[in-house]
Amino acid sequence: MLNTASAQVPEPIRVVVAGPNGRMGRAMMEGLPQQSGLHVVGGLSRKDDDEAIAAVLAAADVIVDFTHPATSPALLERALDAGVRPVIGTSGLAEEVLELVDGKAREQGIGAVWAPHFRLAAVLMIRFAGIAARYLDHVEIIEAHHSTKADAPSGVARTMARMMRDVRGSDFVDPTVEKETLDGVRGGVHGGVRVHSIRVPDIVGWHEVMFSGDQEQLTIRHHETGRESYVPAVAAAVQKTMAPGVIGLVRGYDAVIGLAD
Ligand SMILES: NC(=O)C1=CN([C@@H]2O[C@H](COP(=O)(O)OP(=O)(O)OC[C@H]3O[C@@H](n4cnc5c(N)ncnc54)[C@H](OP(=O)(O)O)[C@@H]3O)[C@@H](O)[C@H]2O)C=CC1
Ligand SMILES: O=C(O)C1=N[C@H](C(=O)O)C[C@H](O)C1
Repeated sequence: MLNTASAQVPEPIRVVVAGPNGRMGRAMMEGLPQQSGLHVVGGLSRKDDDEAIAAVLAAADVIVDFTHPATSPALLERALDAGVRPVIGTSGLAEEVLELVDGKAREQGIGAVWAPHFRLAAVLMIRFAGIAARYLDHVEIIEAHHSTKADAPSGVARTMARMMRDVRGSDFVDPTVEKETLDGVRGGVHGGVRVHSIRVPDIVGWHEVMFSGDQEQLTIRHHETGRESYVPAVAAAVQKTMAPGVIGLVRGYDAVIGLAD
C-alpha cells in the first residue's frame, strides 16, 4: 500500500531574476527553470515600476542578482525588507553593501549568498592564490573581459588583491619604476598588488595571478568560455539560502559547496 504521508513533494523554491535581459540574466532565465526544485516566477528590470516590483517580490523566495553596482544595493535592500533571500553575483559592490545585506538578512532570520565568482575552478584559483600569497613577495593580477563589462577591475581581481594582502599581513613588494613614459602603465594597486584590466570583445572571463619569488615565478590562471555553466552553481546558492540554519550572508561559492581545505 502506498504511504501518502511520505510521498509529499516539497514546494519548489520561487526565484526572481534581476536584470533578466543581461548576459548573465538571460543565462539564468533560460537555465534555472531546468534546475530541480526551482521555479522562476519572473524577472525584474530597471523599467519596472514600484507596483510591479512589489508584486514580483511578493511571489518570490529568492532573488538572483547579476546587475550593476549602481542599482543592485537598492533592489537588494527592498528584497530583504520583503523577506526575499538574495543570491548576489553583481561585482563592484562596496563592503558596506555586503554588511548591510548581512545585517538585514539576520534581522529577517533568512539566508543570503554573495560570491565574486560562481565557478569551481575560479574558487580554486582564489584559494591557491591565498596559499601562495603567504610565501611569495611579489604578485600582479591581469584580468581580461569583454569590452562591455561595466566595471574594472573585475570583482574577482579586487577580491583576490584584498585577500592576498590580508593573508600576508603586510603589503607586497611593489617595485618603483624610475620613469613611466605612459600614464597608468603600471595598473591599479592595492596593498602592493598591481592589477591590470584588459577589455576586448568576446572574452567571457580570464584571470591570471603572477607571483615571483627568488629566481622563480608561479602563474595561476583561470579562463572561462561560456555562461551556461553558472546555472547549476547559482541553483546551489539558491538552495543554500533556503537551507535550515542558514541566517545572514554566506560569502563565496566555496562556502556554498562546503569546499574542504
Ligand atoms: N559573480 C560571478 O560569478 C559573476 C558576476 N558577474 C557580474 O554580474 C553583473 C552582470 O553581468 P552581465 O550580465 O555581463 O552584465 P549586462 O550588462 O549584460 O547585464 C546587466 C543587467 O543589469 C541591469 N541593470 C541594472 N542597473 C543597471 C545600470 N545602472 N546599468 C546597466 N545595467 C543595469 C540591466 O537590465 P535592465 O535594464 O533590464 O534592468 C542589464 O541588462 C556584473 O556586475 C558582472 O561583473 C558576471 C558573471 C559572473
Ligand atoms: O562581468 C563578467 O563577465 C564577470 N564578472 C565577474 C568579475 O567581475 O569578477 C566574474 C567573472 O570574471 C565574469
